[in-house]
Amino acid sequence: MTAAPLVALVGNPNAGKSALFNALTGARQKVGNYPGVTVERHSGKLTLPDGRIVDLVDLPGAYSLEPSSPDERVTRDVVTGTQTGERLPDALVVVVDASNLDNHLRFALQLIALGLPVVVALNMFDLAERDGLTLDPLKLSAELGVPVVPTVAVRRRGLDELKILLGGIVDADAAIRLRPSNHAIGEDIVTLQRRARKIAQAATVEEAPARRWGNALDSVALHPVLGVLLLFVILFVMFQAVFFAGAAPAEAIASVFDAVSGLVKDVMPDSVLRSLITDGIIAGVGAVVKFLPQILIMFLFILVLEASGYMVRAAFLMDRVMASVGLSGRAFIPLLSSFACAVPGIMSTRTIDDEKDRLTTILVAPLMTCSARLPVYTLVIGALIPNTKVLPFVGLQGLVMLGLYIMGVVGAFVVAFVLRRTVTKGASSGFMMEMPKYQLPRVRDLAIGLWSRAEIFLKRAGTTIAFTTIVLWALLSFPKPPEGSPVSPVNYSVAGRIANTIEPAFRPIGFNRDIVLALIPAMAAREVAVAALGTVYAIDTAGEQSETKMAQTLHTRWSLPTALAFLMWFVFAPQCISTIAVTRRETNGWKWPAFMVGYLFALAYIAAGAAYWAAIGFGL
Ligand SMILES: Nc1nc2c(ncn2[C@@H]2O[C@H](COP(=O)(O)OP(=O)(O)OP(=O)(O)O)[C@@H](O)[C@H]2O)c(=O)[nH]1
Ligand SMILES: [Mg+2]
Repeated sequence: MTAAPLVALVGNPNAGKSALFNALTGARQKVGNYPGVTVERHSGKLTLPDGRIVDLVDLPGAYSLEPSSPDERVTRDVVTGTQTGERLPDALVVVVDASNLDNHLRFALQLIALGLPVVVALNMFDLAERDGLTLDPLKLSAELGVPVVPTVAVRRRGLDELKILLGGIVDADAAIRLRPSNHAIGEDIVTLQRRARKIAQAATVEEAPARRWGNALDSVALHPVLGVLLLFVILFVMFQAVFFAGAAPAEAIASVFDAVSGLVKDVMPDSVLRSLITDGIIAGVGAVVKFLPQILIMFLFILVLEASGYMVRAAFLMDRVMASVGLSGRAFIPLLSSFACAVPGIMSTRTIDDEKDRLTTILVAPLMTCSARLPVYTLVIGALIPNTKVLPFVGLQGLVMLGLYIMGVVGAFVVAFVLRRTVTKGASSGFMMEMPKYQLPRVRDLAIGLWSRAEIFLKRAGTTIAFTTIVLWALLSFPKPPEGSPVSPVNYSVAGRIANTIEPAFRPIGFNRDIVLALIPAMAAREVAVAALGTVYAIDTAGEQSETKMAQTLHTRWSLPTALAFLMWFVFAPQCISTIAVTRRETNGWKWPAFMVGYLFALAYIAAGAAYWAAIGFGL
C-alpha cells in the first residue's frame, strides 16, 4: 500500500491558509486576523472528488524561502523536503491574498520555482471585490504557468474547483517529477518583487478606488494620542464587562453546584465518602467552574479584537513602548496571547527572529495576566473590594482588576528593560508586520474560539484541578481530631500541620494559614488556589460552607492588607507547571526555566510584602 499523497498549504502569513485548511478538512485550527497565528505544522485528511484521500498540512506563514524566524524555517524545510521525519510534499497549494497580490506573489514565485506541482488559491477574493479590485484568474494562471482558483476560505467558495484541480496534479503515477528551476530560487528580492508586481498588474482588470473607510478608521486607531486613548477605553470596557455581565451567570452556576451538593447530603448518610464528594470534589471544582462566564466574556473581547484586525494596530501603537524597553514589536502578539495562557504565548514567540529578543519575550510572558488568574482575582476582589461606583458606570472592582493587569504589564516591561541590559543584552529590532484588513468577525469563528476555550477550562477543572483538590481534601481531612478536641479539624490534619510549619516564612508578607494552605497545591495550576480555599472552608465549617457563601467567609477571615498581598503574589508568582515545561522545550534546557521561576518568586515575595506593609501604613 502506498501512502496517501502529501499536499502542503503554503503562503504568506495571514493569507488564509488555516481557514482553507479548516474548510477542506473540517479541522478547527486557530485562525486569526494577524500574521503569525500558526507556528507549527498541523495535518489533516482531505477527500478528493474521485474519492482519493490526501494528507493535507497547514504550515506557518512565511515571507520567503530564506527564513528569518523559527516558524518560517519549518515552512522552508517542509517544502524543500529537508524537514526531518517529513517526506517531500507531492504538491503545494500556494495561498495568496487576492487583495494584496504583488506582495504575496513574491513568495508564490519562489514556491512555484521549486518545481513541485502547484495550485494557486487566489484567496480573500471577496475582500478584493470589496476593495473594488477586479482580477482575472485565467490571466494570472497564464502568467504564472500553474492553475489558479479564486477562493473565499471562510465562505467555502471555490473549494470544489480547488479539489478538482488538486486531483489533477496529485497523480500517484506521475513518473517524472519536475526538477527545480533555479531561476526564481536564485533570483534576488528586488528582481522578484518587480516580476511579482508586473504579474499582479497584468492580472488586474480594474482597480476602482473603493471606499477607504479602513483608512479613516486607522487615522483614529493608529493616532499616537487618540489611538492610545481608544486602546485604553477598549480595555476598560472589557474589565468592567467581566464584572458586571459575569456576576449573575457565575452565581447561577454556583447555585447549581450548591443544589447538587445539597442533594448529595440529602441522599447520603454522613460519611467520609460524602465529605469527599461534597467538601472535596464539588466544593473544589465548583469554586473554579463558576468563573467560566467571566473567562468567556474576556475571551469574547479578545477574539473580536483579533478577528477584526485591530490587534496588529494595537501592536503598532505599543511598538514605541516595546522598543524603549528593548522588546521587538513582534513580541506584542506573543505577549498578548499570554493573556489567555502563557503556553501558546511562549510558543508564538517562534515568529521572533532574533534569539535574544525571543528569549526576553519568553521570560516575561508569564507576567501577562493569564486566564487562570481570573478566578483568583475575581474571588478575592469580589469578597474584599467594596462594590462601589467611582463614577457612574465605573465600578471600583473593575478598576482594581484593570490595575492588576496593568501591574503585570508594567512588571514585564521593567523586567525586560533590566534583562536587555544584563542577561539578554543586544539590540532590539524594529516593527515589521503587515496591517491586516479590517473585517467583521464571523459568529461561527467566535463560537468555535469560545467553545475551545471553554473545553480547555472545563477539562482542566475536571482533571488537574479535581485531582489536586482530592489530594488536598485527603490531606485536610486526616487525621481527624479526637472527639471534643479544641483543635479544629483543619489544624489537626496533615495539610494543616504542614501549612502551620511553613506559615512563619510567609508571615512577614501578611499571609495567613489559609493562604499558605491554598498556595501549595496552586503551584500546579493557579485556579487550584480557589478550589483549595473552597475545600478548606468547606471542611473547616463542617460542610456548612456553600459556593455562594464563599465570598462572605473570605470577607470575615481576611484583612484587606492580606488580600492585597495575596493578589500581588498572584500577579508575579510562577505557579504553573505547563508554563515551566513549555519554556524548557522552547529554550532547550533547564537553565532558563530555572532562572524564570527564581526571579518570579523573588518578585512575588517582594511585591506581596510591599503591598501588605503599604496597606497597613495607609491604615486600611
Ligand atoms: N474575507 C475573507 N477573510 C478570510 C478569508 N480567508 C481567511 N480569512 C480571514 O483572514 C484571517 C487570516 O486567516 P488565517 O487562516 O488565520 O491565515 P493564515 O494564512 O493561516 O495565517 P498564519 O497562520 O499567520 O500564517 C482570519 O481572520 C480569517 O478569518 C477569505 O477568503 N475571505
Ligand atoms: Mg495559519
